[in-house]
Amino acid sequence: MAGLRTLGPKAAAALDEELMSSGAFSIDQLMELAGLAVSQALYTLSPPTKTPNVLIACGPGNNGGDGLVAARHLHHFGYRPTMYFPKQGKSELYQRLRTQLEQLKVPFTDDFLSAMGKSDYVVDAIFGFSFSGEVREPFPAVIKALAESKVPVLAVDAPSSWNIEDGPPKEGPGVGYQPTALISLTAPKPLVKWFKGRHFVGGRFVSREIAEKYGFDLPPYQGSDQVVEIGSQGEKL
Ligand SMILES: NC(=O)C1=CN([C@@H]2O[C@H](COP(=O)(O)OP(=O)(O)OC[C@H]3O[C@@H](n4cnc5c(N)ncnc54)[C@H](O)[C@@H]3O)[C@@H](O)[C@H]2O)[C@@H](O)CC1
Ligand SMILES: [K+]
Repeated sequence: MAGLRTLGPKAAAALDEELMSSGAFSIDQLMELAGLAVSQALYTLSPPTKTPNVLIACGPGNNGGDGLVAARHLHHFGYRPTMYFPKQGKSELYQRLRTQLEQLKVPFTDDFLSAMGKSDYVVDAIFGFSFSGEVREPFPAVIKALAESKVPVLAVDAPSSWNIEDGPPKEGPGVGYQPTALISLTAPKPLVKWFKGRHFVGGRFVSREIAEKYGFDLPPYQGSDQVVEIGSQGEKL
């Protein structure tokens, strides 16, 4: 199969806006499906019998929200998630997602490095397609730990600190960061050209008409699956 076409950061933001205006979706709905896809990708990579302890690093935006949703599903799938969520965004949605996890007794930690040492898998839900510039506090040390990690990492939509168009950073804490796996949401972003690990696409909520309008491809989802594995660089099935 020819490579899936990619979706740049401006188009991805415009698509989100369209889905939530004329598309009549709420952000909660999109985030729920995105987070469910993240949890299914992790289950495909490694089930809870093999890697029960999952550390989920969440940033302040919707990428972090996907991580919060994924954590809830992972709990129900039989994993033991731990949350690192040091900078909660203002939207009350993040508080609701956090409360749902607290009610499931999912622990939140401020000490990413210690938690990483006790984890079998890490989910990087720090930054997605709205990341730009240099990584600001408190995330540089976390990104550096991800870059040096011996624990496998699943990145959500983008390896955090990578430029969405131009890929891996040439300086800063993310130098050398190459996660084990990536799940692109809705469509791969241009940075997948530099990604070498296992690559999934998820976020099964877009019509063929919308995909055509924005110039990307719907991946060949099978049955009721929320994710498709497409191999590295969006090149092959
Ligand atoms: N249509 C889709 O595919 C959907 C995408 N969703 C997710 O939403 C993400 C995009 O969410 P957002 O637009 O909220 O943005 P992000 O979550 O990508 O990041 C924005 C946040 O990171 C902060 N930030 C940006 N650059 C930074 C830097 N250099 N240092 C420190 N902090 C920085 C911003 O202040 C902001 O709080 C996607 O990547 C995807 O994960 C889903 O939640 C919903 C549906
Ligand atoms: K990410």
